[in-house]
Amino acid sequence: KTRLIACEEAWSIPEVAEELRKVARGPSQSSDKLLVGGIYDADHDTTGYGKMNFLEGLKDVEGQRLSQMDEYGVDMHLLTLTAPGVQMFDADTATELAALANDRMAAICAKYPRRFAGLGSFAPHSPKRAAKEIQRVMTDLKLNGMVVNGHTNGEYFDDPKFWPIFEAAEAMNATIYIHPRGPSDTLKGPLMDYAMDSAMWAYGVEVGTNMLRMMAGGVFDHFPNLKICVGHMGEMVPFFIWRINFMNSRAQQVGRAPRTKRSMEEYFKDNFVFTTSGVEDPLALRYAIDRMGIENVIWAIDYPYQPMKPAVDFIENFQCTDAERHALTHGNAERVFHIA
Ligand SMILES: COc1cc(C(=O)O)cc(C(=O)O)c1
Ligand SMILES: [Mn+2]
Repeated sequence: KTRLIACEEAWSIPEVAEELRKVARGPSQSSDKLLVGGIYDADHDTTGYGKMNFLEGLKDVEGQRLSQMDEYGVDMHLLTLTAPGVQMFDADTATELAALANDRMAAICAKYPRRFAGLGSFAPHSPKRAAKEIQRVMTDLKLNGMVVNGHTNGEYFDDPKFWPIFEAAEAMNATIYIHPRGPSDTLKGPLMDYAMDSAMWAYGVEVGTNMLRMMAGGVFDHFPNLKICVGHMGEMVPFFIWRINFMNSRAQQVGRAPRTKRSMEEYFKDNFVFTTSGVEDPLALRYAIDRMGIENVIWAIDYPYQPMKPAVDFIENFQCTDAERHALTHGNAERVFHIA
């Protein structure tokens, strides 16, 4: 039996859940308020999220989660503080709660070193303190990388204000997982109907937009060794990479886009890896492997938002070589997230 390491596994703590409940009842106009209200303020739920009972699954580690992992043969969950993380809170509250969540996560990983690894959180709206937390997470807490959820207050990672974060992550050899959250105020417009505001569509648009801004904005010229992980089969980018590359190159030639040292395709191949979370489609996975390279593709469940068993069946039934299976199910994760 091959080792199964699932790499986008959501988790939360009561203090963050309580703070999100306050956001749900507060004045925020963020698109995330729908989901946050549904999950953390279920008695005012208009989304159905309350009925899906995600909050219990998020806070649980040693109960249902671990017993299902045992039942379905999942060796390890790489835990992430679930979206939108601490990014809807003011910078001070966000900095404090990220550190608290990181300490709690480290305790879980210390108690179950063969079953749980974890990605630390930080407050992007306090970049210098975020850089310090990245150092603490990677040296003192010995976690496996960092996670952040898309935009913060509508600002994207091509903005140099965030670059102390990338400097610290690159120096600490910490991969940053860019997880989705609802679209920023300027992006959300027509995305707010038909339940398109989150996992169905806007999440992919939100992360994809951030990724392209980073690549086209030259982030990886400044931080050539920075490694970014995204979920959901690469947030549509692998399927559009030819057109993205062609049109950005043309724009650079006519002076419409800034010149970059490498092409969009090279940045995506060299500086990104992506997981299969929430896309249990064998054709899409085969294309992604063949197009982007097997060393860049990592299996994930997206628990508790995706049920565990179908995600395990998906990867166990996927037609691939032994070498591909080794890479997909644990080899790539061990390399990218420093898992022993
Ligand atoms: C933070 O809340 C989430 C909700 C869902 C959903 O299935 O509705 C999916 C994800 C996800 O794809 O990570 C996250
Ligand atoms: Mn997820």
